Amino acid sequence: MSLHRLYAEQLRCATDATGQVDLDKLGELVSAAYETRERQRITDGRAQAQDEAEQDLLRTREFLDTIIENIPIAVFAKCATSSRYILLNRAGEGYYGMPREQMLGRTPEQIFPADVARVVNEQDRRVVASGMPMSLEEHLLEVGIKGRDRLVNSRKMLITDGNGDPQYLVGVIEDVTERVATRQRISHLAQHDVLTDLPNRSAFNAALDERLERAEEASTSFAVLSLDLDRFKEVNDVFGHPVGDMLMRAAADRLAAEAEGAFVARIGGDEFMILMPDDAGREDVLALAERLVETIGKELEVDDYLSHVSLSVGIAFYPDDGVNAATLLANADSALYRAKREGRGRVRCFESEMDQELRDRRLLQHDLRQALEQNQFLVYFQPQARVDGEVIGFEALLRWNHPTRGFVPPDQFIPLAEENGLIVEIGEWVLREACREAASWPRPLQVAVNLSPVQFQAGDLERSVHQILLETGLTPTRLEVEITEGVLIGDFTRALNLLRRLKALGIRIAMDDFGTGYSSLSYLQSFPFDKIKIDRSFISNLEATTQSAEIVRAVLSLAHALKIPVIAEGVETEAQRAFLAREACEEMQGYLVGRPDLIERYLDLVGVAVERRLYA
Ligand SMILES: Nc1nc2c(ncn2[C@@H]2O[C@@H]3COP(=O)(O)O[C@H]4[C@@H](O)[C@H](n5cnc6c(=O)[nH]c(N)nc65)O[C@@H]4COP(=O)(O)O[C@H]3[C@H]2O)c(=O)[nH]1
Repeated sequence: MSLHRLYAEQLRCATDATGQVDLDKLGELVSAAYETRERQRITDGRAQAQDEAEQDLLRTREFLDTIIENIPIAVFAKCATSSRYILLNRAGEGYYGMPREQMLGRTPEQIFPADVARVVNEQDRRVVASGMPMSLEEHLLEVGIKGRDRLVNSRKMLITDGNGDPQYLVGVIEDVTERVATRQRISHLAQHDVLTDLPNRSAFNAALDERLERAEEASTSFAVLSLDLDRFKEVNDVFGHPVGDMLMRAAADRLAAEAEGAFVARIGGDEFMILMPDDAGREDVLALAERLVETIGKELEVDDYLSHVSLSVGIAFYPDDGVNAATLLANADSALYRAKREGRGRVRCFESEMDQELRDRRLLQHDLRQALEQNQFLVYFQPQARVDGEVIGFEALLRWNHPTRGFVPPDQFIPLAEENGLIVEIGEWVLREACREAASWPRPLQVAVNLSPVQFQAGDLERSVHQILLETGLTPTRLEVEITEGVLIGDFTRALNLLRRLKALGIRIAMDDFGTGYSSLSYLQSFPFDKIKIDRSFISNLEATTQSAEIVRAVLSLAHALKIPVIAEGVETEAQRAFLAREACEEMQGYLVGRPDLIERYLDLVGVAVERRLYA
């Protein structure tokens, strides 16, 4: 009703028959109208609030429904008394492998096979009776997608009403199959070598510790085998890493198959360890080691390549050769070192004298460190000549004159200096001495210096060679460096680049010990060598075997075809020289021309008048 109509009505009611307006009554009527209006306003407000609350509730329910529907964990609810399913979300349909219409309103017996229903009911009964939630971790889903084994974490709990009476059973099921698989994969990787899938060093150490503990308690004995694939690095280098990897896998498979029952681990590059079972006797261990050497010695066909590697084995026994892990491992390694030194492809058991040998080696290493500071090194020079006898240069050869040991052969101390890296400093010293000496000769003869593979890997060889040439004033073309294939094994590209840069300085590069290596031929292809040095083993056998003569002939004809001059090493007899001359070998070096000696012995050859040098 509009305001003025309401007021007209109130006025009419407050007016008596005489037309007199009762103002009090009119006031009451107006107040009453206001009160009514106010009440109406309050009632309207309440209804609106209720409306809004209902809307909110609806929105919240929709929100929760959406969340429950889309959550990637199966959620279900059932009536606590009848066990009938009353809710199942989308993930639940996936887990049970059936649409919710087939489950809602039904009991487990009506849905699942009898044995499964029995388990489910029993679980429900326990949760309802105890009122406690039930959690199961990483168990196989009792029901679910056929043919798929899924691991799940599940939890069921009871919801009661205001009086504490059971109302609903709510459950969640989370598929953890992938998570468990990932965890298992990570733990497998931490314990296994990626390439061969054999247990790794850390797994081996753990197994050894455990074995030691057991053996100590039960007073049993066992053996530890240390194995090394001989020449694997060369194969890797020549055929490339993919073939090397395949070869390593094939070798690991053979080892694991042959040593079945033992703990076989790959602990590094080409090293393996084997932990023998407790009951294996000494003879059994040795027999197995021999079988391992034999099986690895058989040719391996990898990706159409026939590869040949051999295996060396060192053995240490608990408790005779050590009662703790460190000693056992060190002694198995000493035995392996001996096996390798004796010619590879061998088996050696630890003997106490090896311990002594190891101590001697350490002592020699110690002395070697002082040798440079205490001026114990000397450079000897050995003449190199054309086959007609004309001397064209000298090879510088290092000598170590120890105050009490006397002259230590280079074959003994150079490998040690290579092992501890001292060869970088020593090699630089030899180079400086040789260049200084050669620069002082009146005749411009060449000087050849051996460079160790270690000098190529460590230090700045190019810079130090360059600096020594500047310092000594030797013309680079008079310097020849002799390298063995060891220089090219390992980081082939780096070594090759370094050789190219040295050659660019004007230095000549000779390939030493040709024919003894694994792949001398393939290296000839990769770098333009200035000279090939035929190993002295072929020369010394020239008269003894026809094979050596054939090999020398073959090397010479190959080198000639490639237009690379050849120097024969270790020429001791006139017959050897005559053979080389007939075969058109260009140069020779050996006792026939002259032994390695102090340069004073060869002053006439280098063009220094002996008197001048002696009395100047
Ligand atoms: N039986 C016999 N032997 C002969 C004859 N002519 C020379 N020899 C020996 O053959 C070796 C030649 O040196 P290499 O092949 O470079 O082999 C060298 C070389 O690999 C290494 N070496 C020597 N000096 C150095 C050096 O300064 N640096 C590096 N990295 N290695 C060196 O030690 C090895 C052995 O050196 P040496 O004992 O001086 O042994 C020398 C030399 O004395 C001969 O007619 N008959």
